[in-house]
Amino acid sequence: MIKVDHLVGGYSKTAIINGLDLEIEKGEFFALLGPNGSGKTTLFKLITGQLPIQKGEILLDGKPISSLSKLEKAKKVAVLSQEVHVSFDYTVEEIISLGRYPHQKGILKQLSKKDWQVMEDVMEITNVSHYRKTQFRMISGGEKQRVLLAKALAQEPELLLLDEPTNHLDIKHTFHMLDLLKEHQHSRGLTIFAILHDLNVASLYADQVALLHNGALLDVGDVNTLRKEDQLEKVYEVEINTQTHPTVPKPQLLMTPNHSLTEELFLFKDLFKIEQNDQFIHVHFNKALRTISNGVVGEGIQWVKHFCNFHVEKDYNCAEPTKDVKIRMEKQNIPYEQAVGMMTAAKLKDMVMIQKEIDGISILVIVTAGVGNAVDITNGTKKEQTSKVGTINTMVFLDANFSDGALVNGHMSATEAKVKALCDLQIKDPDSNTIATGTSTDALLLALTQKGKQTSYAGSGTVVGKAIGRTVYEATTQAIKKYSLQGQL
Ligand SMILES: Nc1ncnc2c1ncn2[C@@H]1O[C@H](COP(=O)(O)OP(=O)(O)OP(=O)(O)O)[C@@H](O)[C@H]1O
Repeated sequence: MIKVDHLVGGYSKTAIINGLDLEIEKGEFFALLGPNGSGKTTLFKLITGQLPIQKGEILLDGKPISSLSKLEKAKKVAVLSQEVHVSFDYTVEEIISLGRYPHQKGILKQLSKKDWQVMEDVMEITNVSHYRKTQFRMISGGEKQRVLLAKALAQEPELLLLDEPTNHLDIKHTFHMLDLLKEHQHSRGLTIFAILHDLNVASLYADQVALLHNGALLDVGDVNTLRKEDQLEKVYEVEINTQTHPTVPKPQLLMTPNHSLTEELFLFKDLFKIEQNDQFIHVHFNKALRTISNGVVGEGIQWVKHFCNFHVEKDYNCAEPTKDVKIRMEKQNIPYEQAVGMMTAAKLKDMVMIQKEIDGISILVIVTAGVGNAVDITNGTKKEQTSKVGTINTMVFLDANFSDGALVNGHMSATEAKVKALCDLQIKDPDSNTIATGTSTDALLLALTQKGKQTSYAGSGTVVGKAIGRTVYEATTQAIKKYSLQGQL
């Protein structure tokens, strides 16, 4: 649809864009990204014709854009730019009607039935109908933005050029506007070229992104281009981490502020308090720990301060465990949004806690064990059984700094140690009479202070992996023995 060929242009004799090549396919959502002053608006103005091309050319459907008449261009291209000059006396409806101008016929240029229909439609979808008779100057910045989008859509363009279209919009209207554009892209084959500042929004909506730096395109590609952290850090001069959106397969970027890079000094043993009674174990840290867990509350990778294990009766109905644990936390004034919560039918007085220093690493492990519901995971005959409570709950706290990969490694190391303990104690799956590998409802959390140098591995081949393995093995063994001593095995 658009081809930019060796484009040179800028202000007077200064070329801001210097020999830029770019191609945008029909029906594509193309996002132009780049830091302040990189030349995004300059490139935009060269495409819209607001700035003269010094060298090279811009082709629209194969024809030089500069050779098209104003009317020919207006039938194909609509522009939503930052600089809006609107006469103050126009109403919203009048502004939108200007979008129909390229389609009006005759000298009198009156609005036809079709023009009114299109205007009604765009007012409806941009949600501006209710202030159609209001003067444009009387509405808010975000509302103005929506009215200008309505005007652009009223033009029924093939190509929409947008300079920071979501600038004045709140989150709801940002997503509403971009969803609307996406819908037009899909249903009408609209081609979209948008300057966007928010990299995360660009990732969610664009098909192609281009990174402009000092007037040159550093990279063009699909949104996975945003996974190149080094490139983004170089361009934006901010520490950036790429994560994946939890439900959409797109990258999302997290920026690290400078102030959080200074490390606090503290001793691991002074960081936490433990409350234990028949009803719950509550480990309360005074700083949040980077935690991986499968707790019924706080699952996944989180930063949390509260780690809880609640006692439930053997005949506990497991229909709504998350809700139940949250209620229990609320009763104890534990903020569930900063907590991991587990539950067990095992007696909490039989909890085993081991705190040690192994090869310079401080580790705290807390285990509660009940193995009446032991399962050999390799036994294929047993039916699915996730609703019984007979559980080994393991909490591992470490004064170390793990990458996300090391968190997964550490989780594996702790699991391997638990399985070894079950094996050495000859705990069997009653169904198959083979060695059990766990129970059907085991929970495990691994929580890190993130102090010191980051480590990327915590498997059985590492010092820290072995520290996890040995301590979890010892604690699990003791906890199962306590459980067995009560004749509960
Ligand atoms: N009217 C102008 N006359 C001369 N130089 C200009 C003019 N407008 C912008 N520039 C210069 O052109 C360069 C690129 O500016 P441009 O506005 O294209 O950047 P941008 O990427 O859109 O930045 P921002 O994200 O801040 O909007 C800057 O160095 C700027 O100082």
